[in-house]
Amino acid sequence: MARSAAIERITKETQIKLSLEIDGKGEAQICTSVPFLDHMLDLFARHGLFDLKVEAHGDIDIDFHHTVEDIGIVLGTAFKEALGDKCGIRRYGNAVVPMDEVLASVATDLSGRPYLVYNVELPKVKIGDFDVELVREFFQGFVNHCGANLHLNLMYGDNVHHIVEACFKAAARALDQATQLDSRIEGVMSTKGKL
Ligand SMILES: O=P(O)(O)OC[C@@H](O)[C@@H](O)c1cnc[nH]1
Repeated sequence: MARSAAIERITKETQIKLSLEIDGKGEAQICTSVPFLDHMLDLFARHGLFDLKVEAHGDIDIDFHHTVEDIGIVLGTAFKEALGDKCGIRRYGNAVVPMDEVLASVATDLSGRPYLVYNVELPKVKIGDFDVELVREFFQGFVNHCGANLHLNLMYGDNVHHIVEACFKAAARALDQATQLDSRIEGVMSTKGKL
């Protein structure tokens, strides 16, 4: 059974079409109208081995906030829909990813309970024309609609581009692990009963 989802979300602020295949090959077609987010989502797909297509338009004449946040919402929605009843998945995943001088750690639990821990202190700067404050908004939108616990910790690092990139790569690898199917597991790994 294909673990995939195709979501279209239209508001007065943003118009987003997204398709996700969890058991993919890391193939991405990303066009968000936010160049740095295109780059991050391309790496997210590649490192998570997800097939991901995103076409998004938004009120970027104001700023990138609504577009970035809403893409996080739609990606979280797609993961939730693609995972369905989550039967047989590993549920937990974690990754520690270096990127040059940076080390970033991400742990996730696809519990159904949304919770973001974001220990990634960043200066209020831009990467290109991308406000790095929007990284938190992206992941907050993601967890709220995926129903995941997601802990992002910057262990150390300096270059803001490297820090954000390491976070996206680590999140992808943690989610790849958590979404893996394991024949040893019957039913959803629950905190009640079996575990
Ligand atoms: O996944 P890789 O790190 O092999 O490639 C991407 C990376 O080289 C590129 O995005 C980058 C290099 N320095 C900042 N960003």
